[in-house]
Amino acid sequence: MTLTPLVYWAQRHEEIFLRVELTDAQNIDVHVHENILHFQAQGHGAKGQHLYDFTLEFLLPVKAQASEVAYRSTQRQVNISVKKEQWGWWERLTKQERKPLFLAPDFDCWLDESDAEMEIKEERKIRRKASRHDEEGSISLKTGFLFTYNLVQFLGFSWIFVNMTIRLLKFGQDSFYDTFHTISSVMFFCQILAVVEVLNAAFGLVRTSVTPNLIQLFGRNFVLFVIFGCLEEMQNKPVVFFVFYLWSAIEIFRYPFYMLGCFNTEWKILTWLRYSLWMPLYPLGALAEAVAVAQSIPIFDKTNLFSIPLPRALGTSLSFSNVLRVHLVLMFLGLFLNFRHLYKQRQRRFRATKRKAH
Ligand SMILES: CCCCCCCCCCCCC[C@@H](O)CC(=O)SCCNC(=O)CCNC(=O)[C@H](O)C(C)(C)COP(=O)(O)OP(=O)(O)OC[C@H]1O[C@@H](n2cnc3c(N)ncnc32)[C@H](O)[C@@H]1OP(=O)(O)O
Repeated sequence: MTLTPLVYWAQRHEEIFLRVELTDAQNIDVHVHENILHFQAQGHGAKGQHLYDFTLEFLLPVKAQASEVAYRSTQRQVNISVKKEQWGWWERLTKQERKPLFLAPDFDCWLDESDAEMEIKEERKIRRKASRHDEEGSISLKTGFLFTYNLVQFLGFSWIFVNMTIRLLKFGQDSFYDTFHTISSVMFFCQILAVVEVLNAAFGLVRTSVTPNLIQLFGRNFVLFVIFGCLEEMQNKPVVFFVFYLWSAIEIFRYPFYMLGCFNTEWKILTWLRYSLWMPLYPLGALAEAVAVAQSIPIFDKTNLFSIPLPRALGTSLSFSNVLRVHLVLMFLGLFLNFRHLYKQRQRRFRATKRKAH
């Protein structure tokens, strides 16, 4: 003979909880079939040690898969949870209107509908707070990273600019000839670090596109590493001074502008300088770079550095100066693309400032 255990129940919007009063329950079988829950277990209940069982036909559909019907046996009871098919509040547990005698509300776990809603709201609030916390964490990490990057670049380019200015005031034109030897190590450092700018754009850390940053990085580093870095004959030329001075002249304004931007702050004069100085400096810088490339062509021809050996039928070798001629053409294309990009950035920036002012 099987007996029926005492069963206590409670609900939430998405699930039903049942607590079966059986101590040391064993051989537990719980499953749902056609919306009816079947329970059977050996255990110690109100009528002593026996086989106990019960069935419950739910008021509304529940999820019947084993993964949706969970139970856990403790020394004192068996706890069952069943997922509702649809989110909502049931007016009672069973299909039959009359409550079975063995069933009672579980007041330890009981919530009425409004309490449950409050509980959900609280949970959502906690979850929102946690995700805001995570977001804030990643924002502050990003801000810290960008600020540090911009600070390092600002310090590097400021050192270059101030150093070159002092040397210019002190030695006049003579300072043109040893710019490379006094400045290049810091310039190498800053320009290698500038790879980060392309990565920032590629990973969406800043609101800009990759192409202008890539053009800028490639254009400068080609001149710095290939033309100046590889040809000793180029290192004493005054053009190095002009290239380095023009590059650093914009960066000492651009990086502090970004540093303030990291904290949503701006100084109007700095914003204006960042978005205006490029208009004379960019073409002048591109011109200085083009002069450096042009000056290096005869040197590459003479030294055959980086020339590519060809099969005898085609000639002796392909001089690197041909690559430089192509680069000169690309420079004008790059200059045009970046000039247009900077012009658009300027328009966008000043349009936004005007809108803020109204
Ligand atoms: C691919 C192969 C192509 C081959 C090409 C061959 C060669 C081409 C050569 C072309 C000639 C080059 C000449 C040049 O080298 C000469 C000189 O540089 S002379 C000196 C004058 N130069 C300049 O003025 C240019 C300076 N450089 C720049 O402005 C940038 O490098 C540039 C990519 C050109 C533009 O920058 P960006 O697209 O980032 O524009 P914004 O500054 O307006 O920034 C947009 C938003 O992103 C935020 N941002 C950007 N960077 C940072 C950062 N590091 N930290 C924090 N925030 C950042 C910025 O605040 C903006 O946000 P918001 O709109 O919210 O304000």
